[in-house]
Amino acid sequence: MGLTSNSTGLGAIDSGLVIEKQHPTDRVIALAGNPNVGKSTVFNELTGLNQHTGNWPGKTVSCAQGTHRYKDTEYIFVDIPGTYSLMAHSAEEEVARDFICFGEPEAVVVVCDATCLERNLNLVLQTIEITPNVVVCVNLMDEAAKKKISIDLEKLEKALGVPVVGASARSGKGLDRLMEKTAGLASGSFSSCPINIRYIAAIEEAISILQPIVEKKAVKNLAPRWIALKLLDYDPALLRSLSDYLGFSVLDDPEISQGLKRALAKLLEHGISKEQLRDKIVSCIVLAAEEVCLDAVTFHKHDYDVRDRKIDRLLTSRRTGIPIMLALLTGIFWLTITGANYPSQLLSQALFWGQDRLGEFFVWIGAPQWLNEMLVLGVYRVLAWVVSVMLPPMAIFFPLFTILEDLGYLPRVAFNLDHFFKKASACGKQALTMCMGFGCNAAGIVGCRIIDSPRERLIAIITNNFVPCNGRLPGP
Ligand SMILES: Nc1nc2c(ncn2[C@@H]2O[C@H](COP(=O)(O)OP(=O)(O)OP(=O)(O)O)[C@@H](O)[C@H]2O)c(=O)[nH]1
Ligand SMILES: [Mg+2]
Repeated sequence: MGLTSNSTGLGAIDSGLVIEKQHPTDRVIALAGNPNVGKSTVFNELTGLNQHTGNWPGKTVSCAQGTHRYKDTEYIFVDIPGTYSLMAHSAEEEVARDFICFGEPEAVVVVCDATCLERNLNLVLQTIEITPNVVVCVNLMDEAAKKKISIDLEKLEKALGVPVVGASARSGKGLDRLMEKTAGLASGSFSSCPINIRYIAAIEEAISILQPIVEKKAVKNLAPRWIALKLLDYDPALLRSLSDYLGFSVLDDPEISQGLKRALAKLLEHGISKEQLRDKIVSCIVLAAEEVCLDAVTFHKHDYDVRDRKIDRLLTSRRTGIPIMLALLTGIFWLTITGANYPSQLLSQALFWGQDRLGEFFVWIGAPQWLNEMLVLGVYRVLAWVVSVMLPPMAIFFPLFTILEDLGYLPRVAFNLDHFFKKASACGKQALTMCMGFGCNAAGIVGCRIIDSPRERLIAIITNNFVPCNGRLPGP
């Protein structure tokens, strides 16, 4: 949860995503996927950049781009925020969806978690509906092997109709093959033939009314079937983006709006109201993902996640979750405060010894009194104080916090505290940023970007100021 150049300074400003190709042959590749599946890890491995990675969902909150050269062609990879579906609910999901739909990437790599492929396939199937240029990267194959889950990548590829590559991004395994498939698809040297999700008869009938009308319009690279489905689904934000992209207001087009009326009437004839439609669409996608996985994924150990579930219950149940959380956090604070005292003392002794020597040096060279006071008693002394007071607690707190992050404990803290934070009209994720605030207020405030709702984010930004950062903790 550290600060990166993208999450601070000018990089923190979301000014829309502009991909600048240096050369017309450059190819833009979007890296999509559910949260916490290793998108940024793949991105970092391929581009050599340093996007923040960690074991909790929602780290990447704005798009980052980097390049990878493969066979004389430059590939611009865009690391987009994790999203469970393209039916956007949060700002991050909207960013991800808009880039996949309207960013015109030459290919979309959908990174999936091999240990819960079925859930991840929902996004794959939704992406396939928009563009056939999809490569599925089944990441965390090492974790799947540990859990005795085997995935038949060939069967998966056949079932989905798009290239599928297995990978363990953290060790760089499978990324060469991922590049090979992505490059092939992006350059058009081979094309895919993705499966068509079959919806229930009523929805299919409604789509068949709208699709021919949409096909007649200039819809650029978008699949008319997908546009027809989205018109039926009526997501105002998406339709706004769609209209902007196409250059005409889709709902104001007389032919489309008439067709839409007829299609919605057809749905009503079958007893499907506008409100029920989305549930029906989602259940068809879930069913399709289930069918694909039934054939391709084998669980050799059916109780593969029993231990994880037990630990999870222990860490999040009412009776044990909160006491364990309090004990862990108190332990960390105790270690930080007490442990920092000794190095703090040593540092301040060393630095103030340096101050005396520096003062003597100024006297020896005959520097005027005001210069001595300004540089030695002013600049050096303040720096020495800040370093000796702040550095040791930070050097203890942040590594401990990172261990909790990598163990996947931080989302559990947010879950445990969500109920209490909700009572104060705030959000449980704020707990994580507050904890960071104990290390450094600036980090605690910048970290508020992970909070979806603007109101809750503002509450977190204002109230995190009152967290006593380690500079304000009792010194040695
Ligand atoms: N064991 C294992 N861990 C991995 C692998 N790839 C990524 N990880 C770990 O998975 C965690 C999540 O990785 P990220 O790259 O941050 O995931 P992300 O998809 O960018 O996450 P968000 O930005 O939050 O959506 C990190 O702790 C990674 O070290 C892998 O192949 N094997
Ligand atoms: Mg990320």
